[in-house]
Amino acid sequence: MTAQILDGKATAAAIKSEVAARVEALKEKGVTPGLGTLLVGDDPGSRWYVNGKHRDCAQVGMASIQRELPATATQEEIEEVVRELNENPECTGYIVQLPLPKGIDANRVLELMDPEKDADGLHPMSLGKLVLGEPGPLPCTPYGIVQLLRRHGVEINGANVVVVGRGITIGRPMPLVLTRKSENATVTQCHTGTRDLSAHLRQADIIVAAAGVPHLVKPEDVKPGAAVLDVGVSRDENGKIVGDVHPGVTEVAGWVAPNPGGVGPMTRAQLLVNVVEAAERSVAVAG
Ligand SMILES: Nc1nc2c(c(=O)[nH]1)N[C@@H](CN(C=O)c1ccc(C(=O)N[C@@H](CCC(=O)O)C(=O)O)cc1)CN2
Repeated sequence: MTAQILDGKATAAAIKSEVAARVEALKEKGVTPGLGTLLVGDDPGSRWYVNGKHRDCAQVGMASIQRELPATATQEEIEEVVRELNENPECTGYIVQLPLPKGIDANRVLELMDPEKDADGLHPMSLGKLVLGEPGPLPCTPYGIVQLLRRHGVEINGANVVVVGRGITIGRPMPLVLTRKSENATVTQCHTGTRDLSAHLRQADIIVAAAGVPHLVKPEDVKPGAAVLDVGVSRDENGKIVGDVHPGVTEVAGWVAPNPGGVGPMTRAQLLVNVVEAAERSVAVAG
C-alpha cells in the first residue's frame, strides 16, 4: 500500500480563497480584518513563519500589522507592545509568535492579550471556552489538522486517535478539539512518560505525531490504512526539516500528511479563518 497524501498546500489554498470571499464581504460592511504579529528575537524559522503570515494576509485582502523586538527585549517591553496591539483598532486579531526567548514568561504575555483579539486560540479564555464547548477561536494547528482530515474524507467520528506530544500549540489542545461532539474521536495522549508508545500507536486509526523527535513513528508502529500526520519539526545539519514520521510509513499508512507540505500550511490558513471569524463576530455584536 502507498499512502494517499494529505496535501496541506492545496487544502490551505482552497481555505484561503474562501477566506478572501469573507474578507470582501466584511469590507463591503466597512470592516477590514487586520492580523497583528509580534516577533521577538531573530530565530530564522520564526521569522519565516511570521513573514508567511503577512504574505497570506496580502493574498486574502487582509490588513497586517507587524511588530518586532530584539532578542534582548525585557518582559515589560514585550508587554508594552501587547498593550498597544490590544488598543490598536486596525488590528482585529493578533498572535505572539512562539517560542519567546528564554527568561520571558510566555504565559504572562498570553494572559495579557485581549481575548477578543486572540487569533491563535491559545489565550486561557479561548482554551477555557474550548473546554466549556463555547464558540471561540480554535488553536490553529489542531483545527487545521481537523480540516485537513475532513477535506480528504478521513473519518474522525469514532476514530481512535493517538496524539504524541503535549506542547502548548499542538499536543495539549489537540485532544480538546478532537473530543468535541462535532469531531467525536476517542483520543489517547502519549508523551515522554508513556510506557509502550508502539502499543498505543498500533491501535490508532489516526496518529498525530508532534513530539519533535526525528522518525519517532516507524512503519511497524502503524496499523495498515491508518492516517498519519507528521507535525514534528527537527532540523538536520543542513537545516532541512526532519519530521517525527519515518519515510517508510507511507508503505503502510492509508494517508500521510507530509512534513513539509502537510499541516504547516494548514496552520497558517486556520489563522486567517480565526481573524475573519473574530471580525465577523464583531460585526454581529455591533448589530
Ligand atoms: N503563536 C504561535 N506560535 C507558533 C505556532 C502557532 O500556531 N502560533 N506554531 C509554530 C509555527 N508556525 C506558526 O506559527 C508554523 C509552522 C510551520 C508552518 C509551515 O507552513 N511550514 C512549512 C515548512 C516550512 C519550512 O520549510 O521551514 C510546511 O510545513 O510546509 C507554518 C506555521 C510554532 N510557533
